[in-house]
Amino acid sequence: MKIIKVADSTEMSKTAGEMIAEKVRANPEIVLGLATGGTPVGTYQYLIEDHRKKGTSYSRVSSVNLDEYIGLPKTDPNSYYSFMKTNLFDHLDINPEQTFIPDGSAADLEEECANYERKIAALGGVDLQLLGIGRNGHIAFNEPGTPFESRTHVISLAEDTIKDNARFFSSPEEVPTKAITMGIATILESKEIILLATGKSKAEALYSLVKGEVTEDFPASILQRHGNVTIIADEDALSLI
Ligand SMILES: N[C@@H]1[C@@H](O)[C@H](O)[C@@H](COP(=O)(O)O)O[C@@H]1O
Repeated sequence: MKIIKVADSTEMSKTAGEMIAEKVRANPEIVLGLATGGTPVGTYQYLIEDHRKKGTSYSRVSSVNLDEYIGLPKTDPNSYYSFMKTNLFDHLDINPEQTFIPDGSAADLEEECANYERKIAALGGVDLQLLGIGRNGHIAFNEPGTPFESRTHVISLAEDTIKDNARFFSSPEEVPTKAITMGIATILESKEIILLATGKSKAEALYSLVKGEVTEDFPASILQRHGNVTIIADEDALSLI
């Protein structure tokens, strides 16, 4: 794993944004795997600014998102569908029909999971996957205990995750308890992965990710077995390494 240590979240966003924009310019038909959460927001702002100033085009880019809450309509501001529109898609020239997010309102969720896998395969797989990390080691919404061979599936969110994500909602009771998430095997098939983290609250998670045992109890540890992972994190997040 390659580790890029930066001073703070501004520098992280610029470093990651530059890397992604460069890859989009080099391969205008790239398939991007995108993440939500607080961490990638600055990177998305960088991509928007770069699109405006340098004209990097997303007109032939496709994207697949990692996950979506179950039980929130798409129009809910906390759905990941709304998050992606507000924080990225509405500000780029990307074709909305080429942006894919699991449908957490699908009548048949199992079918939706299978469809999502088929979509990713039809796109030829993910070229570059952006990831954050949960304090408990989750990647996407793959909570501790999720099998490494899992593919897109429905998951019950861990208590810790509900608590951590409650800051985006008016109360913890409003946080959905279930989600659709790409599986760990799905994520590991991405050709390249960039993982972002900032702040002391992620320091233990980064330690386990880089130095810990590879175990399903800490899903992100499997990234040690992927051949092309770059971690971009600030000094606080890397303070235990
Ligand atoms: N499902 C998302 C993850 O994809 C994200 O990486 C993680 C960290 O979020 P944050 O960046 O807000 O710390 O939690 C969320 O629950």
